[in-house]
Amino acid sequence: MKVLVSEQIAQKGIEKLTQEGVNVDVKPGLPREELLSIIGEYDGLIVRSNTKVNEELYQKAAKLKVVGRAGNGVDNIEMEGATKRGIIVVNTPESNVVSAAELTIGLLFATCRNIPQLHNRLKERLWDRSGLKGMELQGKTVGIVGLGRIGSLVATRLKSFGMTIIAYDPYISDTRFQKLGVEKKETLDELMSQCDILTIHTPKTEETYGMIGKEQFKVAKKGLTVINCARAGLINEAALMEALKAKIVKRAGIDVLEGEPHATSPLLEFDNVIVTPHAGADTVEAQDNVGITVAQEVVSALRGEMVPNAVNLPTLPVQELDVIQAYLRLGEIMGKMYYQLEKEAVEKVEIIYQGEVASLETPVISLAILKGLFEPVLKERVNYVNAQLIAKNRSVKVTESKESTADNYLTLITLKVMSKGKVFTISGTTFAKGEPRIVEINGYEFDVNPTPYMLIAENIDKPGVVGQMGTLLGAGKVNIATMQLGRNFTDQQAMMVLAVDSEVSRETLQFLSGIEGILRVRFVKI
Ligand SMILES: NC(=O)C1=CN([C@@H]2O[C@H](COP(=O)(O)OP(=O)(O)OC[C@H]3O[C@@H](n4cnc5c(N)ncnc54)[C@H](O)[C@@H]3O)[C@@H](O)[C@H]2O)C=CC1
Ligand SMILES: O=C(O)C(=O)COP(=O)(O)O
Repeated sequence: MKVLVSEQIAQKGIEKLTQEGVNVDVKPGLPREELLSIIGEYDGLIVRSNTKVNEELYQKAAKLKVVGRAGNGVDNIEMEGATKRGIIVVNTPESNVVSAAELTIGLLFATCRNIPQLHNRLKERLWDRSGLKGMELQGKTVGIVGLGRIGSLVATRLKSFGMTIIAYDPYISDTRFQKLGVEKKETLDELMSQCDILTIHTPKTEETYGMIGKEQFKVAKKGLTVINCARAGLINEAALMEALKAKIVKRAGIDVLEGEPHATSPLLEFDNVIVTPHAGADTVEAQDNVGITVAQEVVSALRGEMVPNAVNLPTLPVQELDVIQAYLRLGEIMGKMYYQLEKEAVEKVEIIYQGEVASLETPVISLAILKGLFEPVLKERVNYVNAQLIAKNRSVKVTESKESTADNYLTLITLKVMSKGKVFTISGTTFAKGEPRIVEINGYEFDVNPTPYMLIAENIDKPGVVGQMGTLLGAGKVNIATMQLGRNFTDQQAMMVLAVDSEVSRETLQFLSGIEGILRVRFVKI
């Protein structure tokens, strides 16, 4: 496993990667051309906010399997290009939020009390407070746009300063607002017209980019303080400068600049604007957290394991990870069986979750099933990230349903694969310690512990067939580990599932197919 770290991350993160056997190259500040010329050698790439991970890079990154964002915002990573190539994108959304919230509050104090300006005067050996009277926070109203992780940390902290907190976030429930003791504003204009301090904490998306512009400053209270510790461009920089000149905005604290990284922003011309170079996550604690977390995630992704913070996968609560792993394994095995047993193109896939499994994050189990389903025909080109897209591109309709109970089982997954005029079914459950069990194939009932090599045969239910199977496998030097029979009394047919210790040659398979009473025999590899 070879990983390139293209920006500075904590040493603890690098150590973690090395301990896990990863071959790491740390090259912060690598010129773009050089990055593009070497990225083809790497399985993983770890970035912060400066590296643009886009189509240009993906086209040169033939081996890339994972992009780790050592931080929160992923707006520098093009998701579509990653997803269609099956590249998993992971980030560390929780690891630096306290630092970002604390810098927001730091900028608020610094701007409201002119701390950097006063400090600069003293550095010039001037004892002079004139013209730099500050503003108290107590009794003021702060307007938060985006009441997510960082927005809510800012809200709870500012409450202790005796401030009124209002927020605009149409995607947050009323209950959450009440829990945080924050007054909900239905429109951005309403918030703009009521707050003394504006702080924004949304992600950068098509919807939020430029959401605070000329029109919003028109309805703002005169003398507004503006803080942006989220992303450049959420507050239009040109509109902000106009509002500063028109004295609508009295002061601003900005951590993120259009076109960063650069030290030439026109905002630097304003004495009442404090600018920091995207330092929100730059604390020892946040960087250690971020570095270690991203290293763990990248290693897991490279090993093909499920990663809780995968951005281009369904979200997976960390507490469900252990339980769900067993179902992922089961789902993948069930999916893998289809193309090894049937040769008909899939048209529709129906997945039914019953009992305990129905209460879990099932979309990710469905991905495991789809991954398994397509793997025998697409090999390593299919993974959790692109499995759904592959189904869509092959016009395979996928439906999922849930029932809270299952007949005879505590938990059960049933996969129905519809092809032209045919329905293939397979059901599985998990036992204690998460062991997978196949309990049904095409109506035949079993209790099979799936093993790497299996033979699955359909036969006429009559004496002698099983014995001949054993004899011919023995002659082919294939050892049988276990054997199970599922019987269908209505049409006198049966299905045999044999776990064998080694691969079965084509020749042996042909002999097995020739046994009188054998209708069909297939070798299945898990
Ligand atoms: N300056 C720095 O170094 C750092 C900056 N950040 C940035 O801080 C921002 C916030 O991060 P988190 O709190 O972790 O994100 P989050 O995803 O937890 O919260 C974002 C909130 O914005 C809301 N939102 C989305 N669209 C909206 C809209 N149109 N109007 C109003 N609200 C909207 C969402 O509902 C959500 O509640 C992100 O842009 C992130 O990249 C994060 C860490 C460090
Ligand atoms: O985590 C984030 O979203 C940040 O903005 C931090 O960016 P950085 O990793 O410090 O370049």
